[in-house]
Amino acid sequence: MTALGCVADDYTGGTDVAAALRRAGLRTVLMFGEPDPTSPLPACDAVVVALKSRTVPAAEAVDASLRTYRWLAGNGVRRTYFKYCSTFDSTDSGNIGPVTDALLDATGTAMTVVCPASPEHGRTTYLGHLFVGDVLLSASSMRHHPLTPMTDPNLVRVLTRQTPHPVGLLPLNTVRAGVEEIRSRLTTLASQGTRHVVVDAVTDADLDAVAEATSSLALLTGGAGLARAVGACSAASPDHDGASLPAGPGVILAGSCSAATLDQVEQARARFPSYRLDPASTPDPDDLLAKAASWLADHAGRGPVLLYSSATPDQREAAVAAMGPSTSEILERTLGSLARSAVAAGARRVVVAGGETSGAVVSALGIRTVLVTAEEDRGVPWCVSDGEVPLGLLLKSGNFGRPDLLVRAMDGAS
Ligand SMILES: Nc1ncnc2c1ncn2[C@@H]1O[C@H](COP(=O)(O)OP(=O)(O)O)[C@@H](O)[C@H]1O
Ligand SMILES: O=C(O)[C@@H](O)C(=O)COP(=O)(O)O
Repeated sequence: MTALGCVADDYTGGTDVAAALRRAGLRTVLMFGEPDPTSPLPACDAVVVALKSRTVPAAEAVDASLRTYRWLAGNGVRRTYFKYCSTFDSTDSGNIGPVTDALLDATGTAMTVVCPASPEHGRTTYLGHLFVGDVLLSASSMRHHPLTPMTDPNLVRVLTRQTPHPVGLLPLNTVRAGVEEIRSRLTTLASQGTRHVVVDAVTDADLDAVAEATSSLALLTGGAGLARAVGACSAASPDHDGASLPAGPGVILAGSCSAATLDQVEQARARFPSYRLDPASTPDPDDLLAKAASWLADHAGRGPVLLYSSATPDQREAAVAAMGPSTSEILERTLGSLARSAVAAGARRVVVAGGETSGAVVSALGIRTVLVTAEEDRGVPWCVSDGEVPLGLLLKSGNFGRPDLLVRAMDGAS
C-alpha cells in the first residue's frame, strides 16, 4: 500500500522531496501535473504529485491541491504531505497558508506542523526564524527572487499574513526535549485553537523526533527534510536504483537566476557551446525564440549545449524594462519550446535549472510520470520518463547543487 502521498507546489520541489523519500528507502514515483481523476496510482511506497501551484493565484493553487488530494485519498493514500520550498517561497497572498488551510479542512485535521527546515540543504529554523546557510532568509539571495522575494525571516509572521487562523511556534528547546514533549505541546496548541505550528529544527535528529511525534497527523507540511524523516519512519524497502539513464545527446536549459545557478552556468559556459536568451537585446518574443532555435539547430548533435536566460538582478531589470511584465513567463515558454526542439533533434538527456522553468520544460515535453533514480547532488535526482523514447531528466532547484553540477550532469552524454 502507498504509505504517503505528497503534493509538491513546484516541479523541482517535487524532485527534491521524491529524492528524499527514495533515500529514506521508499519506492517513489513522481507525477507532473494534476493526475487524471480516473488514472490509477502506480505501484509504489510513496507518490509525489508535483504541481505548478507556487506562484499562481491562491484560489487556483487551492483548487489544484484539493483535486490532487482527493485523487490520492480516492486511491487509498491515508497520509498527505504538502511540500513547499525550504526557503518558504510565497507572497503575502499565499500560497502556503491558503493551501494548508484547504488541506486541513479536507483531511479533517485540526492542526498541522509547518516545517521547511531541511538541514541537508542548509535550511534551519530557530525560534521561527529561517536561516539559509549561516544567514537569515532575508539576508540570503532569496530577497532578490524574481517571483517570491523573501524579505521577512520570521515564519510565524510570514504565515500570519497568509491565513486568518492562529499560527503558533514549537521552539527548538521543546523539540530537543523529546517526542513526548513535542506531542504534549502540539496537543496544548491545538486545544488553544492553533491551526499552524511553525516547528524549529536544526539537525536531521530534530526532524526525526518531529516525524515520530506527529505520526498520527493525517496532514504534514514542510520541506524535503521532514519528508525524509517521515519516510524513514515507514520505510519498507532498501534503496532502489530504478532504471538506468538513457544514452544520447544532452542539453542544459537554465532559467533560474538563483546564486548557485549563476555559478553553475558560468562553469557550464566554460565547457560547452552556449546561447544566452537576452530580452534586453531581443525584446520581441518571436524573434527571441527564432534566434535561439536557429542557434540550437546549428549546434545540435555536436555534444552538450547550454541555453540560458539566467541573469543577475541588474540584467533582469534591463530585461523587464525591454520586454515588459510578462518577461518571466515568455522566457519560461521559450525554454520549453527549445527543449522540445532539442529532443526532436535527438537529445536524450535534459537538464533544467529552476523550478518554474522546469515546470515549463516538462509541460512542453508532455512528460507525466517518471521513476526517481540516483541523486547527482543532494535533492537533485535523475528521473527517467516512461514512454517509447525514455528521457533522462534532471530538474534542479535554483539554489541546489555544487558549482560543477551542470558540467557533471553531461558526463556520458554525447
Ligand atoms: N533574464 C531574465 N530576466 C527576467 N526574468 C528572468 C530571466 N531569466 C529567468 N527569469 C525568470 O526568473 C524565474 C526564475 O524562477 P525559477 O525557474 O523557479 O528559478 P528558481 O528555481 O531559481 O526559483 C523564471 O520565471 C524565469 O523565467
Ligand atoms: O525545498 C527546496 O528548497 C526545493 O525543493 C525547492 O522547492 C526549490 O524551489 P526552486 O528553487 O524554485 O526550484
